[in-house]
Amino acid sequence: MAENQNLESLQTPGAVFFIFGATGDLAKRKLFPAIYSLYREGKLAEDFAVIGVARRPRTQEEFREDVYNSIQEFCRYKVKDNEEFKSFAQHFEYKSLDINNVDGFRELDEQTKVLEERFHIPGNRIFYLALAPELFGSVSFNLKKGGMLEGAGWKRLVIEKPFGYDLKSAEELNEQIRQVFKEEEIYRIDHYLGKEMVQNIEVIRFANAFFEPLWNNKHIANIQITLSETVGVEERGGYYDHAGALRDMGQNHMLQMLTMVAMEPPSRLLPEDIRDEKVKVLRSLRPYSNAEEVKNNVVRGQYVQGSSRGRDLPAYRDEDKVDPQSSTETYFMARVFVDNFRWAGVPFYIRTGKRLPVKTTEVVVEFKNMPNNVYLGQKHNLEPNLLVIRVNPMEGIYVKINAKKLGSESEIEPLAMDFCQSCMVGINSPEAYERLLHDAARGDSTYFTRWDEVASAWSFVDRIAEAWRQDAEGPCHYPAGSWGPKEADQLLEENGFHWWPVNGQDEDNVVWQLSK
Ligand SMILES: NC(=O)C1=CN([C@@H]2O[C@H](COP(=O)(O)OP(=O)(O)OC[C@H]3O[C@@H](n4cnc5c(N)ncnc54)[C@H](OP(=O)(O)O)[C@@H]3O)[C@@H](O)[C@H]2O)C=CC1
Ligand SMILES: O=C1O[C@H](COP(=O)(O)O)[C@@H](O)[C@H](O)[C@H]1O
Repeated sequence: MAENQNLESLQTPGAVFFIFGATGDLAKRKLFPAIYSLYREGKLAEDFAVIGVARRPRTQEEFREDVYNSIQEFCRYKVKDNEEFKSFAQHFEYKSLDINNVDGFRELDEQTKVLEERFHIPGNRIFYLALAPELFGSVSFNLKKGGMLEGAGWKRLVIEKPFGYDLKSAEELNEQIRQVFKEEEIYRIDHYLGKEMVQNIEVIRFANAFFEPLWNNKHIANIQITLSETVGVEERGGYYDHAGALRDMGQNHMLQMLTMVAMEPPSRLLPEDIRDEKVKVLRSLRPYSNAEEVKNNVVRGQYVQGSSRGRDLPAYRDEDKVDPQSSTETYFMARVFVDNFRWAGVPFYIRTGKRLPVKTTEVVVEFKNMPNNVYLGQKHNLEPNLLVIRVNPMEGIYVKINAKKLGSESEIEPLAMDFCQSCMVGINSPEAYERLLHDAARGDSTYFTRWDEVASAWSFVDRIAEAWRQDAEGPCHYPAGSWGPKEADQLLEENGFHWWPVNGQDEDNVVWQLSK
């Protein structure tokens, strides 16, 4: 716990950040901008250094220019003052190194010591692996062999997803890493956990007297979690065709969001207590016991040619680096049950897909209808109350209630009580990576996934993947730009429900217009 002493303090302790994969896409689009934002907000201690590591040659000047360009293109703060940027950039160095070359790590250690001395950094080191997972094991071993984990200060490993391809490969990967790092030194990124509104789910639930007492199967009819994307696979066809929506989004982001919605209140607001509650949810997921159950509760889809906003969109099979005969799913939807006291009988409908009509992440909590509402219910066919948590790109919460229509004697209409956070802070809301880097540097592992969470999520997902593997039918097809296979709607209809429109979907609906 000594490491976690300054969880509450805003500024990170002095440390060297190593970005392995410093010439890659993630570093450029997310990591350098996140470090700069922390710096601009005064959250980064003066005694910091960043060492970018990758194979291709780069002079220090070229590397600093890469960082500058990445900030100007992707950061929510732009460089306006060149002197200020110069003083920031002097903390950045580059090391050309092949992960498999242990001598390179010894040289890296020497370079690090010089920087630690120059900036008075007390030996704390964070190794961020923005690399293909196949390299995670080698990096860990070579960090140790190269002497980079010795000396004073803490050492932490931050790793990107995907964490394995299934439970077996994830276990192998974990074993390799654990030969070098202890569990509490490993920070497994799930960037959805760094999103403002995902973190807000806990607060909305546990800090409001009118939500928590209702947060159970007595009052909630169903919960819908949507992570829809308008993009296709872009340049990542090679990776995606191997992974698919179930592994790319389902195993991690979707199940993590479900745990945040469904977990019990932790006894203390400490990382381990929160993660204990989350893993209990994952263990309570009702497993699909055979292929038939998977078929009855899970839908997989793949987009075919379609259009959106007047633009023709190609079929998934025609995307770059995708097998023309591919049966990889680009859409995944499941009806999930959490078999515990609180949630018995409440369906959670979770869905994600590429090339859907809008980009949005939302949680919709549909409450049960008022019991015995003889007078109002019979006369008016009341709509259920909804609580909508908007995660991305709009951030905010929205409650739908029934109220008397203004000026009318007996008419009732649904009204929206809308808090639009992003309307207030606009684009200045901190990025997920910014928050997670800040947390990792302060030793706060709350919003990182612990190994038992990862393993439980894979156990659940593996059964689906296995059933699909044996199913010759393949995914249902849906036109790019549509809401996915109609089979997904049927799963809700079987229970007397329907998907509620997500933000941006139903422009004509009065309730949703109120929230614009
Ligand atoms: N990009 C994104 O938005 C997201 C990425 N991720 C994950 O993050 C990781 C990185 O992704 P991304 O940045 O897109 O990948 P890229 O392919 O863009 O970058 C990979 C990086 O790894 C370096 N590299 C590859 N092999 C070696 C080696 N043997 N030794 C040293 N460096 C090496 C490359 O540099 P060089 O060629 O110069 O050696 C490059 O800097 C992956 O695990 C990905 O799944 C997760 C979520 C989102
Ligand atoms: O991890 C991933 O997430 C992105 C979506 O992230 P978001 O923050 O833009 O919602 C997804 O496009 C990608 O396929 C996946 O690997």
